[in-house]
Amino acid sequence: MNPLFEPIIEGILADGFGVADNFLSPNEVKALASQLHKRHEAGQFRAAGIGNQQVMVEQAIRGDEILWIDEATATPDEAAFLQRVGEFVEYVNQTCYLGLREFEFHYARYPAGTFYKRHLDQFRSDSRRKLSVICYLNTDWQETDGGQLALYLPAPGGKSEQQLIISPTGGRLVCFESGRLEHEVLPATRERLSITGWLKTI
Ligand SMILES: O=C(O)CCC(=O)C(=O)O
Ligand SMILES: [Fe+2]
Repeated sequence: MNPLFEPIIEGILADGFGVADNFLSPNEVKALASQLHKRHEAGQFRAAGIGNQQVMVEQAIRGDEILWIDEATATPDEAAFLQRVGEFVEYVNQTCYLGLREFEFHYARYPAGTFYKRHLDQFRSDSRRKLSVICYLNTDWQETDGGQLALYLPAPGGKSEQQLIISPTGGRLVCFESGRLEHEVLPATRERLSITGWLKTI
C-alpha cells in the first residue's frame, strides 16, 4: 500500500474524486512555481483554447494561459514531477485496472479575475482521457483569495447534485474521472498557478 496514492484511489472509487494534500512538498511547490514564472516571462505560455471558438468567446469561458510540459525540455524539478505522476499511474493500473497508458500535463496560470466555467474534460470528445489530475502551486493561499475548484457531484436517485468546493492550496492534488464530473474554477483575486493533466488509455 502506498500511503500517498492510496487515499486518492479510495476517494475515486467511493466518490468519483480523490484529494491528496501533500503530493508535492512546499519546496517542490516553490521550485515549480518559480519555473512556471520563468517560462511565462520567456513568453512560452499561450491563452488556453476550448476548440474552434473565437478568442472573445473563449475568454468568456476560460481565462487561463497554459504551457504543455515536454519531457524533452523538462527541468530536473519538472522531470521529478512527471516521474511521480508515472509512479501514480502505475499504482492506479495495479489497483483499478483502468488501462492507463499515457499522460499529458500542462502548466496553467490564471491571472487575477479569471475563471473556467463549468465543463467536462472530455469536451473535445477525447474519450481517451480517463482521469483528470490537478496539482496546485500556490503558496499561502487564503480562503478570501477565491479561485476554488467546484466539483459537481451527481446525487443518486434523482436527488439534486452536490457542489463540493476545494481550495487550490499548494502541494494539493485533486484527481477525478474526466468523463463523469463536471467542474468549474471560480474567479480568484490573485494569480492562481497549477499543473493540470490527463491520464489516458490508448
Ligand atoms: O485548475 C483547476 O482547479 C481545474 C482546471 C480545469 O478544470 C481544466 O484545466 O480543465
Ligand atoms: Fe477541467
